[in-house]
Amino acid sequence: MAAQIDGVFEAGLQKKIAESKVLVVGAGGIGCEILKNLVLTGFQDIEIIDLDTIDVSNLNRQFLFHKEHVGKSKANVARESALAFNPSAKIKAYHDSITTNNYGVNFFQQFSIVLNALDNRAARSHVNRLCLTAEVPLIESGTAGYNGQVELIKRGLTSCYECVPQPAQKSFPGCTIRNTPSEPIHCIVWAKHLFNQLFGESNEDEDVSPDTADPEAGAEAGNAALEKEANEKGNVDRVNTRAWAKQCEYDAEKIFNKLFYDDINYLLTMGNLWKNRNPPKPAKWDKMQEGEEDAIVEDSVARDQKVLSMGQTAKVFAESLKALKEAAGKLGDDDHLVWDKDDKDAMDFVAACANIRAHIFGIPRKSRFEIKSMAGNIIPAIATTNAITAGIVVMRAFRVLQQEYEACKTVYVRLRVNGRNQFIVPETIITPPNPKCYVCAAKPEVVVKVDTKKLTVRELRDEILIKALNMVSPDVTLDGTCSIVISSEEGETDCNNDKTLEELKIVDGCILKVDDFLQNYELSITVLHKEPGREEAAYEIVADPDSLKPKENEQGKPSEPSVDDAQPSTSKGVNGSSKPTMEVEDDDDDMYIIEDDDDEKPSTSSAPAAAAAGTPSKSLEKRKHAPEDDEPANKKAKVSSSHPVEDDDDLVILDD
Ligand SMILES: Nc1ncnc2c1ncn2[C@@H]1O[C@H](COP(=O)(O)OP(=O)(O)OP(=O)(O)O)[C@@H](O)[C@H]1O
Ligand SMILES: [Zn+2]
Repeated sequence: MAAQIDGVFEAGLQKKIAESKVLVVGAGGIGCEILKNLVLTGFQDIEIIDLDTIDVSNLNRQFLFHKEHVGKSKANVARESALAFNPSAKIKAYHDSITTNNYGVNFFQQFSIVLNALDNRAARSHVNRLCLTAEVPLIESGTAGYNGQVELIKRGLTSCYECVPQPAQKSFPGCTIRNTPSEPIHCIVWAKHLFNQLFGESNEDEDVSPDTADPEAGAEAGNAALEKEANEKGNVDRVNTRAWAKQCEYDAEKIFNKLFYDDINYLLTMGNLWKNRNPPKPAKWDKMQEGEEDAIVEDSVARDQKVLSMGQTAKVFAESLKALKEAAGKLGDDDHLVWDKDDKDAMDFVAACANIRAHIFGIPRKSRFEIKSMAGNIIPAIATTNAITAGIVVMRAFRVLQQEYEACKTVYVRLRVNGRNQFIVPETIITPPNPKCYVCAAKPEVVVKVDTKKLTVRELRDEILIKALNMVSPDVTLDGTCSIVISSEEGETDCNNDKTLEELKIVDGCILKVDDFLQNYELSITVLHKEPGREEAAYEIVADPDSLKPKENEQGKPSEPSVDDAQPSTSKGVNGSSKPTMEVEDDDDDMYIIEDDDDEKPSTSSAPAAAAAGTPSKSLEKRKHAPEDDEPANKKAKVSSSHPVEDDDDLVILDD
């Protein structure tokens, strides 16, 4: 092994590598590469954890896995395969989630360094919080297609994974999804919700029926029929969708006509909605069959790429509905299906329903392949990017072991070389911690703007604390009282779940104290009452409460940082000068790195502005939909960086 051959590494490093203990979190695309690099460079004491089993689709890039391993634990197989490279290494594998209470601060404290190779924000945040508390350096990495990113997170020295609040993820207001879709993605989201209503975990926020509480529908929505049928949340109850579907034995014609004819006619009665929009055209099952000669294209690859005719789509709808009914029928009464883009029937169902709805609303229909990408937030994984990124991770680990933290600047792997001929681009400075960070600041706090009359305690826990703020098991008390709003002890506060915040006297200005014992994380939340408009998300999280305070003395302050006092490249003003807000809909998407489009710009290293243009702008956060490379620059969420890149080399040398 490299580290055992004298002269490959300097003596000090060679010893440190051999004596260190490393944790790798995730044994997927990057994790496999990291593990191989670790054993080949002589790391002797390694632990690796992954909750998943090997899927056929992993084999093209997760080279520690082979066909015969499909269905087996990723962590265990990665361990076995890596040991073949270096049988003398000690590798311990855990087939488990890092977010369980088996892996607390004590567990993390055993390691010299932790290397993240994850694919979701919740787990990344969790490891971030534990490494901060355990004071263990963390190397965070991620790739999205040809882009990659590696950064060191070290308490007190660098920004943490959450120092820059996640950019607003694309979330869609319920009334757009339920009443007035205008883009294919609205129909796809609706179809995924429909899958859950019929077969998955039911969630009242995913109602697919017309929303009669839509503020834009105004009084007109209150016509006699609607008033009778809408419950206080504005949902048209009729019978619970799943109960009704079961009653009619998932009859394709009945379900089709209810969703695509009756409900659409219902929407048409809300005349206000259609004053400035093209009204939808209800579709009837029997009309779908008429004049339809094309058979389903049998070859699944060709079928995937094609936009099917409406007749074909209706057939796919009926077939997938039948298959899902059978699959659900095999489960126990309390069990449910889980939507999975790789499940043929689930994907067929969502693609068919999305396209039927798109057709009704005059929205372009999409191929199954396109819908799968959008529904599964898929950015293709590129083995080479993973390999390069994992190489950088381990080179950074060397630096950390030698405590050369200044050399651990964040690094970006890019699709094309920039004006400086760099395709691996380091930042010029270590990004310092954000003193207002809602995780690593001395006293973490956020403001949550929400309709306290509507938001329930369950929604506070599931949507805001768990989904948006990435907690695992929060306890919540109302400050200044002894009242426990949410307890992490099972069942202890269930009686609060369906109460609104207001009912529990949590109103404008109240402060909630949140404690996630598992993460050793305490957060203070100031609640501000606000009634969101039609196009607004149900809640808004303001990560820098100071940004809400009136600015008394703006005069004399520089409005823009000059290049000299430049802030690190962030989307949210680390100095608190901007207003970081977050809206989160879906957390299970890949990391996405926002690039500036400097490739097209000429680079003149003498001009500071041009130098800045050569800097990769970053967002470590993940996005629901990555912009295409050829998407106009102004459509990309752009984040600009204002400190210049190192310009002393053409091809970047990471470690000198
Ligand atoms: N909480 C967690 N605990 C442990 N491992 C996790 C956790 N969350 C995600 N992972 C693992 O992180 C790895 C990320 O790897 P990668 O991004 O290559 O994903 P993948 O599932 O292997 O591939 P793809 O998502 O592209 O199909 C996965 O193997 C996943 O199981
Ligand atoms: Zn932080």
